[in-house]
Amino acid sequence: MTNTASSFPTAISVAEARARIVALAAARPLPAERVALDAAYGRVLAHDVRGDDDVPAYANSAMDGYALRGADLPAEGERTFALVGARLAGDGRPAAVGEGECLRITTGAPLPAGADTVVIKENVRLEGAGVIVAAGETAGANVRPAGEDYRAGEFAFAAGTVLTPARVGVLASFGLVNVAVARAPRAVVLTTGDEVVAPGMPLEYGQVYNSNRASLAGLLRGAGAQLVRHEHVRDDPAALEDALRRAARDADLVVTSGGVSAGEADFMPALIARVGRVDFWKVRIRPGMPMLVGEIGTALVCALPGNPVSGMATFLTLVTPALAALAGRSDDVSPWYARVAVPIVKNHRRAEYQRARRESRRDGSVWVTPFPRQGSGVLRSVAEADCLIVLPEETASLAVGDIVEFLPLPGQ
Ligand SMILES: Nc1nc2c(c(=O)[nH]1)N[C@H]1C(S)=C(S)[C@@H](COP(=O)(O)OP(=O)(O)OC[C@H]3O[C@@H](n4cnc5c(N)ncnc54)[C@H](O)[C@@H]3O)O[C@H]1N2
Ligand code: MOO
Repeated sequence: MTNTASSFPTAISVAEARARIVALAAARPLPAERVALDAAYGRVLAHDVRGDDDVPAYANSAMDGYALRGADLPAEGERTFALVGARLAGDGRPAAVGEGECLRITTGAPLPAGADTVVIKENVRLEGAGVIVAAGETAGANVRPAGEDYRAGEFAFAAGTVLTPARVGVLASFGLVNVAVARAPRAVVLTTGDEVVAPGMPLEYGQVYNSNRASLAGLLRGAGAQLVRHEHVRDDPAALEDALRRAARDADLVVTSGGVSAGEADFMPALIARVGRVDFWKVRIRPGMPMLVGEIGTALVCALPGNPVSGMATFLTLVTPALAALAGRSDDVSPWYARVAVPIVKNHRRAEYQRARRESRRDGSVWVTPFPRQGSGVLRSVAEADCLIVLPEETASLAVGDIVEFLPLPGQ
């Protein structure tokens, strides 16, 4: 459906909204910057990464024991090897073993020339300068070949990969001290509403504490964005317009909360249309139907509904993919599925994201139970949930055991 008066689509499907917001984000890719590895966790690789050299760079022992030639191991009975030296990890001086010889070695030390096998120290008997090995050992055992982890020049990670602790560890194992990542998306949050007051202030009758500021800050951080600033703006068109213009100058993404619906003080749609461009307004989603997406200058603007649950649900379903696209992040978007543990009835034609808890049973099946109170002001429903179950537009009811898609909540 298109709003002819202002020529932007309205009441669009979640899939269309996601495609539109991702396209807007992907059209404004963030520049790369180099960061030290310690600052790289959670960041998004700007380039493909390959290691220059083998990791490990040399064949080494996987255990504390004796390095020898596998061909010398006894097929039956015992054999005594002549101990020709010792090598600790870090000792790179030349060393070799010949036929019938062995060298004491610790975990991580380079294998001496000639050796291809390590017998662990628990499995040998020492007699004078002799090391006695019984039959039953395996040639080639307990050795980590050069390049076992990564071969020289081997592809490691693609641009768009999120750097987890293990991936940062791999970069360090390549000897890198810094890495090129996408600049973290800069976000400004504007909460609105004359009834909304900051925690710490006295609460008058008719007022509510600002919970959206806290929830949105956490969601932004969890999605890899940097919160540049938060402002609370009163329901005054001039103040809102000024705040929107300033936010758009300082941010890649402006997230607003409230004032986007049909009330007399819901100024956001007209203001965004005036200072920028509205890409769409209203999505066939519950909660969060009045969400609006647009652009002001170079910034992407997501105007979220003020209801705390609606703001969080639209953030998770639509803003999170936009942040991923801004950073060029290649997320694994394969859906998760579970069975519903209780019957569900849906009496509207929007897609619904119900707050739920999941439980995995011994038979390997996963079950989800929606929170009993799904009101868009019941923040507790998100606080106590660990996933959102996705009820598509066309779904009217589900019986116990029916399969639904679900979205795990981040940071659990
Ligand atoms: N006649 C209609 N009324 C409403 C419609 C509609 O289509 N026609 N849509 C409803 C839906 S759905 C939603 S969702 C809300 C969204 O309204 P707004 O985005 O304009 O949000 P506000 O009216 O400003 O606030 C809604 C609600 O949330 C509380 N709020 C706002 N900001 C905060 C904050 N920072 N922290 C905590 N709570 C906040 C606010 O006090 C209101 O209770 O509109 C429906 N109405
Ligand atoms: O869509 Mo509103 O978010 O139902 O409360």
